[in-house]
Amino acid sequence: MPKSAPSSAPSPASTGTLTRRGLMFILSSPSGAGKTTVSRMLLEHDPDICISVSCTTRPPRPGEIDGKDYHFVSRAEFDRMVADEEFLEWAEVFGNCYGTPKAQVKAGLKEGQDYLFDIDWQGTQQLYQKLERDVVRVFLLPPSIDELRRRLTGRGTDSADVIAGRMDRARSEISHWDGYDYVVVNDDIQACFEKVKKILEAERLRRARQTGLIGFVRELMQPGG
Ligand SMILES: Nc1nc2c(ncn2[C@@H]2O[C@H](COP(=O)(O)OP(=O)(O)O)[C@@H](O)[C@H]2O)c(=O)[nH]1
Ligand SMILES: Nc1ncnc2c1ncn2[C@@H]1O[C@H](COP(=O)(O)OP(=O)(O)O)[C@@H](O)[C@H]1O
Repeated sequence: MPKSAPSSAPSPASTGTLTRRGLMFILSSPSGAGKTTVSRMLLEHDPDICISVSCTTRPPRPGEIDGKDYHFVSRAEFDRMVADEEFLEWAEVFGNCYGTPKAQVKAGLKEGQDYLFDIDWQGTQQLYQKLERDVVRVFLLPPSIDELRRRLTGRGTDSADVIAGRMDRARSEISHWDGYDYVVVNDDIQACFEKVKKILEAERLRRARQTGLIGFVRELMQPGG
């Protein structure tokens, strides 16, 4: 029988103490493989993670909301933010600029807030170089190149030219899969989501993140407690 905690030791959950720093959960994939879909499912089902809303110079797609899907900014405003070092990372993708605003994420992590990032491999590398211990990198693969093309076409948000560009780029994006900690094939969306959710749950329990538990564990180990 495992020893139960001494009744005098308050559990971290019961005291509401912060048990760990927040983590940075990165989802990347070639365009059309499903990272926006999986991100939305995670945000819907997990109240403890929120999305880092990126800035972009790309125009909004139908249905996208400024401030929710992206902060849509002009190129001049983006350049100013780069010059003023307001981004944690930024990159050019498909001829548009994308960047992760710094302020909110840095403050939130300290308070134990987990963040989800839908960013590309360039941004992932930059975040890993800066904040390695907080970062979890997940890469989604499509089940096949044909299915990727079907999804991009079926989404109905891009012209044939743009789709052709995204397909061209998909191969080079896939080549960066070895820069990630986890790789999940998005065949069945529900199965893919369950796997991603399990990765997040396991990463939250990493001992190295749970620095706030040190006091609690010491108390549990006290002789005669
Ligand atoms: N580095 C970086 N990449 C981003 C950021 N926001 C979005 N992206 C990536 O930019 C690429 C294009 O995004 P988008 O235009 O929304 O099209 P999508 O590929 O269909 O999701 C995707 O690979 C996104 O993950 C960001 O803040 N930084
Ligand atoms: N497992 C899946 N099976 C079938 N269609 C999918 C699956 N995952 C995503 N899709 C669809 O494929 C299209 C592209 O997905 P999306 O999440 O926008 O990709 P990304 O954000 O990686 O560009 C969307 O129309 C989405 O509904």
